[in-house]
Amino acid sequence: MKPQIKRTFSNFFFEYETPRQVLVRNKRVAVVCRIIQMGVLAYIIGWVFMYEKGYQIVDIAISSIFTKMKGVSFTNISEKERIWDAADYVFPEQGDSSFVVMTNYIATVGQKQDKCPEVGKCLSLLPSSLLAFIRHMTGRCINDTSTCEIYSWCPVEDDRKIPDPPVLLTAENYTLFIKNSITFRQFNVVRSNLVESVNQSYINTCLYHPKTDPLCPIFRLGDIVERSGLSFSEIARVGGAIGVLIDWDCNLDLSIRHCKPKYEFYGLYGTGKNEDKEEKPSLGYNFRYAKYYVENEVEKRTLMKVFGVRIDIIVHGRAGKFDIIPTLTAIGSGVGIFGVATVVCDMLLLYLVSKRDFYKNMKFKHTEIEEEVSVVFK
Ligand SMILES: Nc1ncnc2c1ncn2[C@@H]1O[C@H](COP(=O)(O)OP(=O)(O)OP(=O)(O)O)[C@@H](O)[C@H]1O
Repeated sequence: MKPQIKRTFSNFFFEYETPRQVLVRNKRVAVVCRIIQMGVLAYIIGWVFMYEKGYQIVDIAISSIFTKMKGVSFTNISEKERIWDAADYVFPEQGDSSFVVMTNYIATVGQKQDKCPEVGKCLSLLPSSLLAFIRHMTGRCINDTSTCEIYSWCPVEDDRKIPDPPVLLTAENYTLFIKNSITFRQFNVVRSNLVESVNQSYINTCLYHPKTDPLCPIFRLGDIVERSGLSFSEIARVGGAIGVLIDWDCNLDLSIRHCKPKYEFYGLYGTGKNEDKEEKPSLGYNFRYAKYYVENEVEKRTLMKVFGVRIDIIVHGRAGKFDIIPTLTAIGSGVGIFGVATVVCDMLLLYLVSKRDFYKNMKFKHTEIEEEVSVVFK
């Protein structure tokens, strides 16, 4: 091996370089540097580690929800008394995470397929292309009602006046039971909203309250609507939608008992307590359904236009647990941010303080350009 190459190899393996540091005794620059360093340290410890828990890996929950409504209402319409229970007023009845509780309705009883006058606005004023899809006209006009005759389920529903107060205003006192189970696959953890303190006797007597009973899974319908910021009497009359959020934010470095749900309520669609209801183009929420039967060999139906509270239950589940990889990544990025203090203080030292030329001379070691050039061309 040539001596030149040998020397290069031995320099590479047996010599260690370290940057030369300059110790500057300048109070202003030192104070600025320490303040920045303390700010960065506070950010790393306070925000990255304590608040954001940058030392944890995170998993998102998979969840399942089951709901059950309870409560009865009594109505007496045109001398006809009737009791309504959950099987009558919940749609669909399976206990889904999204369902409607009927609070008001317009019933059109004994409809059969026939010819009869249309109700309300004369639809023949609509463009004929649209009309064909809405009503099947017979071509006759009925003078008594000043409307066209149509082939339809007769008598035609008259929904021009929505019952006020709502027929099932007592729906306010219905109770909703929510059962929610979540799993964090990555950590092999399964949790239910019926946590350790929620036992059978507690469920039988409790009612959710954010302060006194935050873990009770039984909610009063009126409370849900009021907590979402909507007005129950108005939402019961024309219908509306409420979002119930079950929020799980679990720190699995602590005991699993601390992994508890938090319930939040949001008015998604409906009229607020102080809102002007006349300004909205499509008020509330409603849908139609029919109950069919046969009478004297004629198929008949009762058509219901249902107004109700639609409840959508949404689950947000997040769990974090210590892991070495995110911890090292957070520390590494923190150390990198420390470099900001050096950059700022160097700029202060070399460009802003009065003795900047002196510090520049101390910091940089100059070489003579002529000398370098002559060495290179020798
Ligand atoms: N909407 C509700 N309001 C108040 N309590 C409820 C409600 N739904 C269920 N519960 C009560 O919660 C407990 C658990 O309900 P779950 O449906 O699991 O059991 P269940 O015995 O089938 O209920 P049910 O009383 O309907 O027969 C029962 O004691 C039940 O009475």
